[in-house]
Amino acid sequence: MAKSLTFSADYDPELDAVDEDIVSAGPSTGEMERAERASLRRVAGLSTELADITEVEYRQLRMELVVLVGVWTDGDAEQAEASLAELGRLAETAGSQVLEGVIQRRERPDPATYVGSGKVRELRDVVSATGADTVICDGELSPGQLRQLEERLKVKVVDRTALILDIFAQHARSREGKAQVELAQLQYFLPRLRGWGEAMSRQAGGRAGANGGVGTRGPGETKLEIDRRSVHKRISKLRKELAAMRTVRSTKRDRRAANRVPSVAIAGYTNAGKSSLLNALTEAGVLVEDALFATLDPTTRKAVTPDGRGYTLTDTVGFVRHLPHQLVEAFRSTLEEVGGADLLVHVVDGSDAAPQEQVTAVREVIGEIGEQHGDSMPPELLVVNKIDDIDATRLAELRHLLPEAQFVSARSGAGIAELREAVAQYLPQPDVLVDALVPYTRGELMSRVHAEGELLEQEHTPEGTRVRAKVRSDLAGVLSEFATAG
Ligand SMILES: Nc1nc2c(ncn2[C@@H]2O[C@H](COP(=O)(O)OP(=O)(O)OP(=O)(O)O)[C@@H](O)[C@H]2O)c(=O)[nH]1
Ligand SMILES: [Mg+2]
Repeated sequence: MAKSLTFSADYDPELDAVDEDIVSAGPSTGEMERAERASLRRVAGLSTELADITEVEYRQLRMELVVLVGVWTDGDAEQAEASLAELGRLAETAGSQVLEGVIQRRERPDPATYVGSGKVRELRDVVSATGADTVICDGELSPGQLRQLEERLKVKVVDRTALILDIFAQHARSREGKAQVELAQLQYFLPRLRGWGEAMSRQAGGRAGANGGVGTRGPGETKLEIDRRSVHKRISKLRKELAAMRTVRSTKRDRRAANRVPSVAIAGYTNAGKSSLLNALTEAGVLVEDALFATLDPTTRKAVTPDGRGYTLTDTVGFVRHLPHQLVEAFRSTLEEVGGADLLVHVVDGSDAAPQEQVTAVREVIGEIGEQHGDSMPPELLVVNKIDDIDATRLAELRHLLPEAQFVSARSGAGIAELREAVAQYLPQPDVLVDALVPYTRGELMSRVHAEGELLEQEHTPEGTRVRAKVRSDLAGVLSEFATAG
């Protein structure tokens, strides 16, 4: 204050700048107040929870009438149609009703409007004819493309990334899962953040924008900065929380590793039957649904090999072509389950038209995690599921295409016994022969021998349990204290 008084008589560029700001921000005090009230209300909502922003932009996808549009740049028409069909399934999973799907053949998406400008007009006709309220594009669009398309089509435009984020938001159950999805949504949302004034003028069909001018734009932009800052703050808070949760998760995994309970991770394309397979192998009762991304939180269950050794089996989130990179990043800790496992069971839907493409898409994501993960990834056991749903010719074809795979049906149980054997082959074998007299006070050691080792002989004596078994070296070390001569 003292400073501004002292210098007020002289020229001060800083003060000049302040003056100019005030002038340009408020042509009329009434306008200012109204905009300020609006912006204040919104900030209040923001400070408690960002739900209002994410709700506006993402969560309203549900129960909408949508038209799908894809730009087909390479590959054949069949692949382009399959990709659009998958987009349709994703849209339905998100709760939308698909009215129509259109594809344009183009060298590359139009930088301004995704589809070519001629097509935008056609698309506009399709939208009015069907009465759709949303258009979903089969790709990730730039903020500019989304805005331009929206302006021309006069309906909401959503891209594949936002759609997948929306599904994840609807399905995440655990605290960690929810935090990961929110982080991914905010990262996606940040560069697409628009001013409140602009959003209002959009809603008013351009009328407010036309006469709003400087008065609405100024405060709108201030609001935009506040929004940005809040989003940044929320992002760093989520990052911290997730880092803490990740530590807990890795501690748990370390504990499992210390106990040397072998672990198997089930990964694969969404809807391939991962949860069904987990159920078939363990009778776990995990949610199975004919919907994409039914499982978002990893579920771990105990399983046993045919020769009685225990291991853990973890169901993971499904993969999809063009998994938004924000999600690959955000779901790293979940996907790390895969990196830490002794074996990766990679499930493929054998009834899919092109299972090899699913295999490639999944391996791409796994490769990405592997790079980040640093150390070596576990071996992969490929499993083709749903063989009850294909005919003998197709089965023979697939056996030829994927000779390394196990062929099963989680539904009918075909091939499950063989799969159990195959999994057991990959798990560390108990190979140290021990003879020990375990006191009755150390019952937990006997439980471990039963669970992890291969029991050869057991006899209850007054001093304790005499046991002869094959175990892995870590347990043999613990048992050496009670070793008997032979
Ligand atoms: N015909 C047939 N259908 C199967 C088989 N296994 C699973 N399904 C069906 O496939 C659909 C998806 O099964 P899930 O086990 O939920 O698949 P998932 O891979 O866990 O899916 P997400 O968690 O959504 O990624 C369900 O409708 C199952 O009933 C099978 O062996 N044969
Ligand atoms: Mg599942």
